[in-house]
Amino acid sequence: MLKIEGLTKVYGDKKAVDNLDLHIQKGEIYGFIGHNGAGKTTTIKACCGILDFDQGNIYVDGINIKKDPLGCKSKIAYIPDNPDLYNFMTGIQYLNFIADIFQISKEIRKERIEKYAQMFEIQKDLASYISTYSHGMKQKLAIISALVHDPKLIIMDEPFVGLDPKASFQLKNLMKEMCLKGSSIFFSTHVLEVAEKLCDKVAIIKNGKRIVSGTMEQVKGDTSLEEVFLELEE
Ligand SMILES: Nc1ncnc2c1ncn2[C@@H]1O[C@H](COP(=O)(O)OP(=O)(O)OP(=O)(O)O)[C@@H](O)[C@H]1O
Repeated sequence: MLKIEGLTKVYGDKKAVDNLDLHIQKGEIYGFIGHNGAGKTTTIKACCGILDFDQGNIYVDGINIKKDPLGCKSKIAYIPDNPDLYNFMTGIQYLNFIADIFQISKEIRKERIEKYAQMFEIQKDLASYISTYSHGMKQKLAIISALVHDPKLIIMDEPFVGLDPKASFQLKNLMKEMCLKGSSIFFSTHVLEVAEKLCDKVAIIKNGKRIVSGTMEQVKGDTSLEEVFLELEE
């Protein structure tokens, strides 16, 4: 579903991502772990077609992101680490705007918006302007906007930051549900306990290079993901 081959991104004289290979299969929850500045956001933005890169190839469901960025974007939902949404819109206007872009029918969008707004307890806030939302409320709205078009691939940058415990719990369940239905999820996190419980596979990057990847069992063995991560960091 997502194939990253030899991805390299350079900022000035800094190699933020260095010859990175990753392969996320259909139905997998894939965790992306690394220290601050390791290159996670850079990789994620390149996969979503919002950041150009210097070398390598990225394929979404077999489509090359440089050759057909719109084709790739039609299959992706991206939830950034900082939900910078349109403050001049109300929540419901924003969701309808996203549903329009992805050409979701009125009936289907209504059903999905009601379901997820209820789940994340922001039904009443949808009539308010996004400028009045807290960080967590914006994060919830970004998640609902991602789910409204039933994407094949969800890419999330630190999705649990700012969510209250109930919303985190709902999101974890939704992630499992989406993957059971055949979608794939690629997400970065610093919350290693969550990654350990949730992910089928995990990759750890350090200074832009993949240092380990595989199934959660392969990577952590008999120890915890936290122990493996801290050992590799040293
Ligand atoms: N626009 C930019 N211009 C110059 N350097 C950048 C830019 N964006 C990122 N970098 C550098 O690239 C490297 C990777 O940054 P990136 O944001 O991908 O890391 P990250 O793993 O997402 O970090 P964090 O966990 O702190 O979010 C860092 O050294 C960062 O300083």
